[in-house]
Amino acid sequence: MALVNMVDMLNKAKEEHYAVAQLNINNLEWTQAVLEAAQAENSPVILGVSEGAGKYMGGPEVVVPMVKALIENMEITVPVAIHLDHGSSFDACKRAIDAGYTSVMIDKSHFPLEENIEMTKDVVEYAHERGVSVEGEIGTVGGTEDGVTGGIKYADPEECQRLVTEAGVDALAAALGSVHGPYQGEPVLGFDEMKEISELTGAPLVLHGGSGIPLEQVQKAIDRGHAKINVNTELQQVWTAAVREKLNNDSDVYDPRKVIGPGKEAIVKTARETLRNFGSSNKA
Ligand SMILES: O=C(O)C[C@@H](O)[C@H](O)C(=O)COP(=O)(O)O
Ligand SMILES: [Zn+2]
Repeated sequence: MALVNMVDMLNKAKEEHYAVAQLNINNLEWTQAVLEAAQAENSPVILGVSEGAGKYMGGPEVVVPMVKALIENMEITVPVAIHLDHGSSFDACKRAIDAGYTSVMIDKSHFPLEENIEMTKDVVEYAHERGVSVEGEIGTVGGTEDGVTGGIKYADPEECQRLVTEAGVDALAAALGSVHGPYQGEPVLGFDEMKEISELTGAPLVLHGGSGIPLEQVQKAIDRGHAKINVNTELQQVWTAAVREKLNNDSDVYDPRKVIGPGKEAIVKTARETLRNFGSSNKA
């Protein structure tokens, strides 16, 4: 199947009360693993690419043909979107869109609202003319994203409504207590605010910091309007644990394919569990 944007995926998910997983990719094998998991679960999937990960893979101009060729050679038939995660500028979004990403996030959440709306609107205009979907953000997700660390700031419902109506985003990341990276103790999420923001804006909500949230809380977040949940850390953790175990247990191994092979298998297993937990299996 050809690449798609997030609009139909997220609207269907919201209507049918499940979430599409954004699983972040870091290299070729990671991408193969995520695509294999989505196909095996017959689930739509969003390949999240941060600016840092995109640069690591050689730039958006490398990422897009790699994904397209894998979709063809692996005979992937489920809907797949390539999404720029936490795009920091119009230029970064434009470069991703021009290279063929089907979706972008413009993250100007740390700017005053008026500036966030203006800058997000510019990206929406450019993206929508090209059939690309856009995610915006209000509030601050705690922890570290692409190397930058900050504290939690809850999204204000009125600000969320203004970003959706005035900038015209297709999906809204409203920060409500989630954290990038591992949680210290149980997550404390603003479930009442989620419901309020979902009803006020009508937009599919996006939950950043999806790693380590207990299943019961994931389901409550989906019930309260989340149609997309981002997961990165959990996949990195299982990949690293599997590769470390391989190296610890096999001192003779030197073929890189054998060194990192168990990492790929671990991603497939965890990604499949994640898709099942989010309720998107058999929703392709
Ligand atoms: O860490 C990144 O570069 C991507 C994340 O910001 C992603 O958007 C996300 O929210 C995943 O959170 P995590 O599962 O806590 O890593
Ligand atoms: Zn994020």
